[in-house]
Amino acid sequence: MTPAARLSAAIELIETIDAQRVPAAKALKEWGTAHRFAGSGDRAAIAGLIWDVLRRRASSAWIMDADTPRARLLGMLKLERGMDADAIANLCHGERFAPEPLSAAERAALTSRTLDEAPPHIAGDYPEWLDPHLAKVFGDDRVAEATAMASRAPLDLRVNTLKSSRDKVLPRLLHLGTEPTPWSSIGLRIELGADARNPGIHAEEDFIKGAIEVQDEGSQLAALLSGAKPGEQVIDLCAGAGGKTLALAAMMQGKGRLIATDHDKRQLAPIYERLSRAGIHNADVRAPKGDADPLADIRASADLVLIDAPCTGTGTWRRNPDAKWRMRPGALEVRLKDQSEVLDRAAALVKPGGRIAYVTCSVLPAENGDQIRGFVGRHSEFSVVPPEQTASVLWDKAEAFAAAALESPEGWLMTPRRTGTDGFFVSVLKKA
Ligand SMILES: C[S@@+](CC[C@H](N)C(=O)[O-])C[C@H]1O[C@@H](n2cnc3c(N)ncnc32)[C@H](O)[C@@H]1O
Repeated sequence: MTPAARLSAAIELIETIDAQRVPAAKALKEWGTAHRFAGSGDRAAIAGLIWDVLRRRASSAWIMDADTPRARLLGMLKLERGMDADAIANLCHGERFAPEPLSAAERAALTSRTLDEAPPHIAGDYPEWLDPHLAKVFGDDRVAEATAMASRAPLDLRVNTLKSSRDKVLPRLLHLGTEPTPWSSIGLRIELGADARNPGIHAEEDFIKGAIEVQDEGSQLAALLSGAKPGEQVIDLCAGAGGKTLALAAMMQGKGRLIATDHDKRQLAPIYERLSRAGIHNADVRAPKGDADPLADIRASADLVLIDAPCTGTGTWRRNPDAKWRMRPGALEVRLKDQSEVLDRAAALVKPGGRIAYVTCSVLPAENGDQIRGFVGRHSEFSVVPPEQTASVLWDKAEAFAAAALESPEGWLMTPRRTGTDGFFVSVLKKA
């Protein structure tokens, strides 16, 4: 397919997504099945266009002064891809599957309209109801923060130190354009272009042998900031597919006891194979069975309980721009209730002198600092460990990290704009 024909296909797909209200990923899959002539390069490029339109959905419509699939695509080409009206007109020539030529109004909009007068939720591309939440955490920076949260994310890897080291793995992955991540000493990063195909990391020998895992650097840092140590008893209370469990196990160097559980046993399904591939032998996965508490035998004995809390995932919008527009206030309310329940549950598992590391991949204060203040109000035996103390685990990067991340009395907030990671909040609490 020509680049122009890909644009036409993208417009058609956005019409389908709008009309049928289906998730973009599903629409893309169905389009691929129905258009077998399209090669993998075409499919990747069209998917890139769809995701970029979703990233800049509100601002693209604003800049074009029209909210149609075609307008959003044209606006995105200007805002996200940096193309000017002439470059866009060269693709929209109306011949052989190309989109129709630009109208005078479209050319005028592409040439002269800006986001200067747009309200923050339009310029920053987020649902309007979230504006007070983002204003509370970012103030006047919310458009810049949200714009970074709308940008494309790299693919980050964590080197499994139980099996290898970054120095050994990096040269073997140079063909993918791999570089070290800025903060995590065990992180690797692959920048992905707009038309990028999946780099096929799962087929790399290092992945197959368990030397690397896919994990955003923010998630790696969240695990590191928990301060898990060899020999400790550590509980990963919301282990899900095990991303944090694997990182904790490597920090513990195979020594001590690591218990992974989740209230939904289906979420735990991938963890068994991941633990085995990573060569982890000190982890005990406890899937819930009926109403029985899988941690019934544990009373105030854990050195560390990590809560990778169920949250709205606003910090991961750059990886899933579709989810951002589907988010509703009711979903936030449900998450807030889950978070305070899981925090209360953790309180009883920690031994005196032990700690809770509370992590979300959200930037909303209601899920972060507000939750921590509520928890400390209910459990006076817990106090927040000063964030600068927790950052000391980053050694020579601690000072720069402290300057980059957003610090509050309750913990650290990482954001795409500040730390180049997904948005992550981390608070460490110590029990008296
Ligand atoms: C952010 S995800 C976990 C991701 C995982 N830790 C990782 O790094 O791959 C949150 C998890 O919390 C679980 N969860 C939700 N409510 C819970 C509760 N009350 N107790 C324990 N787990 C809960 C969900 O099933 C989900 O798997």
